[in-house]
Amino acid sequence: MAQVLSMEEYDSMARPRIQKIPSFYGDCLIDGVIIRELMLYADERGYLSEIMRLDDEEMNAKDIKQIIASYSYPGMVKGWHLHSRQEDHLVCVTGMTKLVLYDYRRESPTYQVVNEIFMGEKHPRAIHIPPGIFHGTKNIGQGISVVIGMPSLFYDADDVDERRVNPVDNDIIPYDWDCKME
Ligand SMILES: Cc1cn([C@H]2C[C@H](O)[C@@H](COP(=O)(O)OP(=O)(O)O[C@H]3O[C@@H](C)C(=O)[C@@H](O)[C@H]3O)O2)c(=O)[nH]c1=O
Repeated sequence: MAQVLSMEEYDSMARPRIQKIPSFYGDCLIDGVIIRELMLYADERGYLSEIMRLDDEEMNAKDIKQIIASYSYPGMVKGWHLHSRQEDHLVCVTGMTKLVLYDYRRESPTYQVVNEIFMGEKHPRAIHIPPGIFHGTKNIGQGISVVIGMPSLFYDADDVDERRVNPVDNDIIPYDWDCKME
């Protein structure tokens, strides 16, 4: 008969990671971040999702200035990006993406909190990211992923409101992009 662990041995083991509501990993949702679950309207021709409405006041969508499509190869990490003024709105429309956020605002109640948010075709959602929060994306699918970015500033190559930190080699953000398989 299989040996049943003692409760002391059982309790000494790590507990499973549990997603919070509205399904993300982290101690709490970073202050000011909004996760908008999107509907997929399916029929026999295919499916449709409304990814953003410019009258969405909670997402501050009226300030969106342009729309970009960011394509990533499987396994690729893009990040860490940090904006001082720009708000970002991100929706993964093709494939699946792990979006990781790190609150870098010293005055924030969630300073230094990390959030992992999984989004894409299998879990459509729009994410609002205030400035001051490091963000990066990883394509966790088997094909090209596409993330639609809707920033609140026009892109100005001569004055980009963005700073970057290497996603794997930095002494600022305590995060490992490798897959957590426990
Ligand atoms: C963001 C952006 C980039 N570019 C140019 C600059 C650069 O030569 C090339 C690649 O830019 P990036 O390295 O910034 O692209 P990428 O690394 O895919 O990052 C982008 O991903 C989305 C999801 C975001 O959140 C944005 O912050 C943006 O940085 O495209 C534009 O012409 N317009 C734009 O609006």
